[in-house]
Amino acid sequence: MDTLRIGLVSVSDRASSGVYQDKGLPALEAWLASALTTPFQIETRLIPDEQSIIEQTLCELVDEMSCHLVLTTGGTGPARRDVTPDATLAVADREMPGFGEQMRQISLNFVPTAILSRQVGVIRKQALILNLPGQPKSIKETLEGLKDEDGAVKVPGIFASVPYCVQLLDGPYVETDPQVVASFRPKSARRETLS
Ligand SMILES: Nc1ncnc2c1ncn2[C@@H]1O[C@H](COP(=O)(O)OP(=O)(O)OP(=O)(O)O)[C@@H](O)[C@H]1O
Ligand SMILES: Nc1nc2c(c(=O)[nH]1)N[C@H]1C(S)=C(S)[C@@H](COP(=O)(O)O)O[C@H]1N2
Repeated sequence: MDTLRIGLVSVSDRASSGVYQDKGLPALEAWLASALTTPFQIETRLIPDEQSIIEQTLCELVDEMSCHLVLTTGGTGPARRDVTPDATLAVADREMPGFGEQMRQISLNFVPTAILSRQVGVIRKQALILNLPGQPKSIKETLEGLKDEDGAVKVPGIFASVPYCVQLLDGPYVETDPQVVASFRPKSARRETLS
């Protein structure tokens, strides 16, 4: 069985040039380690907000490293150098508009400026590529969603739909810790796994 391969891309002029320490990649890695119960491998990249470099990086992770999932963080806003969604769309085979729509919905529960993110979800070949905002805390917020004080889900995070999407793209069977994020797939697509 193929191991899940995940590409993580932090897009930040200042973190990539050493003005501040990158918190995007560690936040992504920590969240995935808490959420995934199936084994996975990670490829990380820290790059500046340059459209050609973002496009090249996404293509390398999907075409050469054979990633099933690529998560980007940063560069989704309206500023001139925020070009991550543009680069993502430029290398996309198909758009998955639900991911961007749902992430903005979720984020509105955390910040009124959520609508400023132009984040998109797309498919390139076998891979699902998702843009997350640059604020490191937005990684957990959008992937995991919003819970009340008792841990009950108020707004489901987008990662709930990622395992089934990877499965539909002929990738490995991905499972998550329901305490962090409960993945959903239709009954007909569920497999009994030994744990
Ligand atoms: N990789 C990162 N590591 C730590 N903090 C970050 C990172 N990316 C963004 N941030 C924080 O989130 C804020 C909003 O992110 P945004 O992507 O808009 O960055 P920015 O202002 O365009 O600057 P840069 O691209 O140089 O990080 C930043 O001002 C910074 O405080
Ligand atoms: N969940 C979440 N979404 C968020 C934010 C956040 O802090 N949390 N910040 C917003 C802000 S202030 C901006 S400008 C946009 C774009 O951010 P980016 O350019 O860092 O990608 O994401 C928005 N979405």
